[in-house]
Amino acid sequence: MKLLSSAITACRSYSTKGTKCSQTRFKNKNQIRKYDPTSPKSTRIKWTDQQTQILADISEGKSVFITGSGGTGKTLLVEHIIKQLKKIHGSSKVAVTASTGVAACAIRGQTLHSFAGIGLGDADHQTLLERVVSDKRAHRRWKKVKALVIDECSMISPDHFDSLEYIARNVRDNKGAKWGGLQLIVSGDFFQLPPIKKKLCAVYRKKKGNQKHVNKKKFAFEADCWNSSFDKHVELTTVFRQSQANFIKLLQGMRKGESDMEDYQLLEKLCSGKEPGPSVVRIYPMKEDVSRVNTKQMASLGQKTVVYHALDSGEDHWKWQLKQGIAPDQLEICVGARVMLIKNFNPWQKLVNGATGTVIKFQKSDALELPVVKFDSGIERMMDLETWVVLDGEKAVATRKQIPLILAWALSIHKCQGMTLDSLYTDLSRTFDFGMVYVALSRVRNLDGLHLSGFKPSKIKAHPKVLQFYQNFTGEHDKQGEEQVVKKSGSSPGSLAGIGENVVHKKGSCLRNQADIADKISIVQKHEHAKQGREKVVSKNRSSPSNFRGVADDVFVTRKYEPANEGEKNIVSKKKSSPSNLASVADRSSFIRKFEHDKQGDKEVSNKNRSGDSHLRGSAVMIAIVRNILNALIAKGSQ
Ligand SMILES: Nc1ncnc2c1ncn2[C@@H]1O[C@H](COP(=O)(O)OP(=O)(O)OP(=O)(O)O)[C@@H](O)[C@H]1O
Repeated sequence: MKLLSSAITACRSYSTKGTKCSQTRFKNKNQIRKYDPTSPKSTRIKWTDQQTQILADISEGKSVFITGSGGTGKTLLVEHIIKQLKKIHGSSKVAVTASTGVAACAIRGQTLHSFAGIGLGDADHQTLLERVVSDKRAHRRWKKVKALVIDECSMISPDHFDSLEYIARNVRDNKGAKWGGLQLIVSGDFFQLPPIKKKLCAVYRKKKGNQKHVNKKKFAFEADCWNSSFDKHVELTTVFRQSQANFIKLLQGMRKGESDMEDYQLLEKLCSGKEPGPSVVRIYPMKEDVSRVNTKQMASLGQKTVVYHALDSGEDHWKWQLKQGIAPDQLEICVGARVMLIKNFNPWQKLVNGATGTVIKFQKSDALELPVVKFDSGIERMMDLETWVVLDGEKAVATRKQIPLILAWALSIHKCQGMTLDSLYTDLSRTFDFGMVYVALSRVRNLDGLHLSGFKPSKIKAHPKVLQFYQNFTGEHDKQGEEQVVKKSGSSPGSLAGIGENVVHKKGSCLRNQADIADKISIVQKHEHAKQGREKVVSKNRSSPSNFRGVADDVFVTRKYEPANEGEKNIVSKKKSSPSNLASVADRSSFIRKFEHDKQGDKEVSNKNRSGDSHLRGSAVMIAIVRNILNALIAKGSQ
């Protein structure tokens, strides 16, 4: 029913629609290269054996769950898988989705909710099925789709996952089969951010003696249909984002809540006590903090600001989905503002989603005044309007035009999940949910880029259910061609980790010991270039899907020249649209949107989870304390 997608890309996906899947490519008359669906377009990306195997499995029609720690190439691989699936099934039969708008943007897809056509999904399976059946478009979509891709699955609730399977099974012709015979590709890391909508989690209560036990299902892997949904479960183990052995070890330990003394010492070292300069991105768990810091920094510059209002078009009932993406309703910037790119332009120049820089001037272009950004890589570039599109199947039903930047003095943890950043600062004492510290810290490539404060061992925590899930993981781990991180001595022995873990599980379910963890960690050289698939992104794309050409011409920006010290707002509207568009332009100019940086979910995050899971959190704190004491004793003993 309602589909969100990032956009420029829509133009690309439209053009690929017409591209025939040729089996050979001719370099010259004598040279014929076989088309290999598993080969990455970029010569700089070399798939690991494990990634290659996944691509081969997918071309055989298998349903695969792909997991792995941050930076192991899940998203990059998923992007390639999507291309492959589109060649196999035809692009209109591949649904590309993610749990959040921001994650969906990264793979040029739509949110899972919008694809599914189940509204908020806050009802039982049967009601949701009826909702889909009564919505012609959603119904058609479910019947037509042959492959469903879901990225960032850690934020999907088990109930939601089960509902979708129920819908697929009942709507599609292949009723007997799981997911109605759909090929399912699900990717994500459950050690990262958990689902944020509590009400979507199934709560089961059962009496045990006089005590009421609440058994909350929280993660998608707890869905009834989870195991039977996949032919293969694979855990990617080659870390690409980072290359420093001690940093990878630190992150792997954090991810599993198994940090040792060595890691704690390293973290303490990173807490320099000094806040770094404003060029370092601040990461906060709460969106209120993000907007407070960004607003304060803007004000401190005392510069004339320019405001770009998003220009939305399409039917109203589709437009709300534009707000779920990453492009802001309103972008207010000035010379000196720290900004982040939210589109991919040129990976080789590091002009990719997440690249940070500073606005150095505004420049006139076709009667528009556009910001020129000096990126931290040294590249200067004038930023033009870009387009984000909501798709209904293959049809563009709403578009947003906006300058592809957001303010970047501060970002929310939720917004940066999936990003790669050069440097960041975060106050660890403010994190409150499982996976938050890990997600924040795993964004950077090098330890040099990490600036911390407020470190407490208790903040490093992994959800026991997730630990259990990965402990029992029956899928495949890549062992081939990987350099192994050599475990450094001096940390707590594996048996101690075992003690801590038993505290959590109270049933002797020992987790992998430290040495074992270290063995799992593999390193490959640093790869600075960004996600493949985005390499093809053209630097500018003013064109739009044909059915939106009229809209695309209707380039319109409202600027508010606002002298910093005066309250005076001199709103100037500029456009280069045809006169017939004037009425709609007028409508849009009066459509002042709230300056809001974060995606929908962030708000809920702020309200939730302080009380929920407190029993688990309490255990995690206890474990951290026990570990600390034991580690301290060991350290003392070894002196
Ligand atoms: N086979 C590969 N060869 C070279 N580089 C790779 C390969 N796979 C991934 N990368 C690079 O590794 C980096 C991280 O990849 P990606 O963002 O896909 O990881 P991820 O597992 O999705 O991370 P996260 O869970 O944090 O979102 C990217 O810069 C990507 O280009």
